Amino acid sequence: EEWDPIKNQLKDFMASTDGPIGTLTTSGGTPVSDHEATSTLDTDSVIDNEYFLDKITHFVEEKIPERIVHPKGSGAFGYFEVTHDISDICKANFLSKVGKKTPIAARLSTTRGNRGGSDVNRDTRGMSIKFYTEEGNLDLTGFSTSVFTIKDAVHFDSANHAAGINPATGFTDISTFWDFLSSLPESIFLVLQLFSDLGIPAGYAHMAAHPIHTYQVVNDCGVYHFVRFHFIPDAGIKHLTSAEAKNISSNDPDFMGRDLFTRIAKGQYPTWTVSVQILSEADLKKTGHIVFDVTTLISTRDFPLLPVGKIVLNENPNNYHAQVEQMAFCPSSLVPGILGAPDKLFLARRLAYRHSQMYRLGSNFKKIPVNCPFRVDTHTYVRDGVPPVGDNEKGAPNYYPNSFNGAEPYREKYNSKLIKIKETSRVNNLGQAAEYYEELSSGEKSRLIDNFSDGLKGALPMIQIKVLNLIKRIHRKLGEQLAKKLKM
Ligand code: HEM
Repeated sequence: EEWDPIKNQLKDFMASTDGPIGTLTTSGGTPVSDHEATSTLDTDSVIDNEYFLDKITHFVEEKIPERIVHPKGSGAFGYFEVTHDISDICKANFLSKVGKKTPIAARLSTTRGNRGGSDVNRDTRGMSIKFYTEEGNLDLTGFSTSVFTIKDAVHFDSANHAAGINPATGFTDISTFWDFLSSLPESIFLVLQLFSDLGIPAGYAHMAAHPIHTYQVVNDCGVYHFVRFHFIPDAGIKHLTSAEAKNISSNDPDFMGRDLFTRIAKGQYPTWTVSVQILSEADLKKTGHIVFDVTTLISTRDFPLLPVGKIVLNENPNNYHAQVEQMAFCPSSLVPGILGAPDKLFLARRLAYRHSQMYRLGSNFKKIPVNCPFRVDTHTYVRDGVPPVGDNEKGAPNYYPNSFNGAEPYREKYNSKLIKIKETSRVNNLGQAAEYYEELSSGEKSRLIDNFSDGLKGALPMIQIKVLNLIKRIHRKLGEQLAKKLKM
């Protein structure tokens, strides 16, 4: 029988040890005698048994809040290696020369549902990478679709409420999902991608991911460029059909995570090519600020994908809670040379992630080992708070400015700032949505129509009509075929 690294985890652990790993202790380190370790009918475990108190009071506090979105995910570690030099456009040190390797942490996730849900559903998926660079941590959070649903973060909570459970019944309400999306026509491009084949990858190793935002980068001479990153799986982009996914999901709702873990344990390391689309300031004058719209694509005909490096995942976590559940990606974790994105959605994300992580992990979440910028000596004026506090900067001054040799900012040659952008039109991706549909093969088109009508058939008729009207506006033929399929 083939070795199963997940089934055999404890057996493999046992094989790596010579016997019990040590004497049992309480969390306070006191050795536990065999008398305390056993409890009989007449043992008063509450009053005089620290072993019991330690375990039971900690146990009932084991659960921490799950992420408000992307609650179900799998993590892995590895490295990013530069394969092509783009130091002429971006001064970030981790990109400085071909062959340079930077350790990374990754989390791959579904977007909707709960921590215990299925990861084989039709859903957008996340792929987040934390680059532990020598200039601090850079976090890039990507999506399996090449565009996002909304461009105004004011809709973010509603978008997730509508896709979540009905507040009265507690059940998923398919009508609210479609009602909301069809109220925001710009979201339909993502919806088309979601109901096409790419809505269910055949495993994370076969999934492409896109950090979507157009990032502003700067070189050593203070010159700006604008880039969209893309992570393309070297194993090829592959998908499951709805029927295959339903079948797998009913047997193994952890299929995506299990596949990732197993591949890594067996040395079949998943890899992705990281590419960029690059725009100069002159290009921006021609394209206008539409290239910062997260609901639209930047044409690969005008701005082809240029390879930069490789992502390799070659190490599984050794503790899920410590290393995956506590991972925290912040779009605001950036490094010199990468300024972030100038659009307002990005600005909102800077705030939202940090707040979410403070809520679920505490104010010192960046001191949790998996989130620590471990390649940098950090010196901050941030102090105290809930654990972990680390060494809390020991005796260094806790205020700034000061006269006592506290940490000082470095001098930057150029004062790089995000450019100011302006929206020129409200809905501008409907043409791209239509083009996306046009370019699908006939097989892909018919599966999209099947998946779409499957997804829509449970909604209230008034909502179905609303969706169909929108789809007809985008692509008449697609709308008509959907209507036919739904017998409307
Ligand atoms: C381009 C658009 C976006 C992309 C690609 C994206 C992607 C992701 C991904 C991949 C995760 C999971 C991170 C992980 O694995 O831990 C995530 C989590 C999250 N996202 Fe987004 N997202 C986007 C927009 C937004 C917006 C507009 C908001 C709100 C203003 C938001 C709020 C959050 C929050 C609060 C979390 C949970 C963070 C945590 O607790 O660790 N996202 N997002």
